[in-house]
Amino acid sequence: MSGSDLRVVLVGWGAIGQRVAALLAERRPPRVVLAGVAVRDAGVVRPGWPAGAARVAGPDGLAALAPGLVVECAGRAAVMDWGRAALAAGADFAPASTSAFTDGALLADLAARATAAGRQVLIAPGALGGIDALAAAARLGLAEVRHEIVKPPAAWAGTAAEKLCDLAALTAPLTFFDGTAAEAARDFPQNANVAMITALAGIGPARTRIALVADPGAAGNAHRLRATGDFGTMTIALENRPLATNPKSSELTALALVRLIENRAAAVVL
Ligand SMILES: NC(=O)C1=CN([C@@H]2O[C@H](COP(=O)(O)OP(=O)(O)OC[C@H]3O[C@@H](n4cnc5c(N)ncnc54)[C@H](OP(=O)(O)O)[C@@H]3O)[C@@H](O)[C@H]2O)C=CC1
Ligand SMILES: O=C([O-])CC(=O)C(=O)O
Repeated sequence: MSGSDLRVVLVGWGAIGQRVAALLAERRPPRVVLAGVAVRDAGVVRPGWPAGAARVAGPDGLAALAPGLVVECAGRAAVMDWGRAALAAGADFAPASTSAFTDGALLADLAARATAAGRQVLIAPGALGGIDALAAAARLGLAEVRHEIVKPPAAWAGTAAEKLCDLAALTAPLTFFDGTAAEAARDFPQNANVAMITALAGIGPARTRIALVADPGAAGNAHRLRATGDFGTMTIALENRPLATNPKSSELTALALVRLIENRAAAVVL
């Protein structure tokens, strides 16, 4: 370990946190050190705990680890406190639970703190692709952005979808929600964080249209993005494999975070 190493702290040891840690252990990217993982119950024995990583019990314990990057993969409720603590500790902050930004004041608050600290809030593309193209196209002006999220009924279990349809009785794809990104991210915090990423990269939460679909024939989590504007037209289609331990979350989300972490320490960024 050297003074120029990127010291990373993960917040959350669930499906994404464990996958990110496993991929980092496998890939051993140069200059990246997993310094700690924040869990709510530090007393629980956790198989697969990364060698050398400290258990962080709460945001107050963050600064002692001298982090350079704090990656949140815990849940919407964790974003404010951990974001503030990360920036106060002199780290960049990368939240996965971007549905937290349906509260526009929260993003503004973190942005102001980042500016004051000379750090950054880094939003990875998550389960999505094409965000680089969408964000670039937005600089010229976008007319329309539509994002369809298609998941098997099991991935919508335990969410507000249960109030809108009978998931167990579906025999064909059903669009149970069609609305704005602001509404989708507000009402589906476990499944529609990407709606806010699309919105922030493109034409904002009020103008971005989101469709949520339960499809009994779906093998994984599909994202279909279509945007039109002065740049031309974009159509992105992803068929994501879900994470083994959480069918709501796509493998690509963990991979996008690993890419973000590695890029912060890399000589060449792709
Ligand atoms: N940006 C994107 O594209 C995507 C974002 N996500 C989001 O990423 C987040 C993580 O997803 P995933 O790993 O699949 O979810 P999981 O439910 O599998 O894991 C979340 C973990 O975070 C822990 N946790 C919750 N709150 C805290 C806290 N305050 N401090 C420390 N740990 C905490 C939970 O532990 P316990 O409850 O046991 O204490 C749990 O182990 C979710 O908000 C999810 O919606 C998911 C997919 C795509
Ligand atoms: O992982 C996915 O496919 C998308 C997801 O859950 C989210 O955005 O919350």
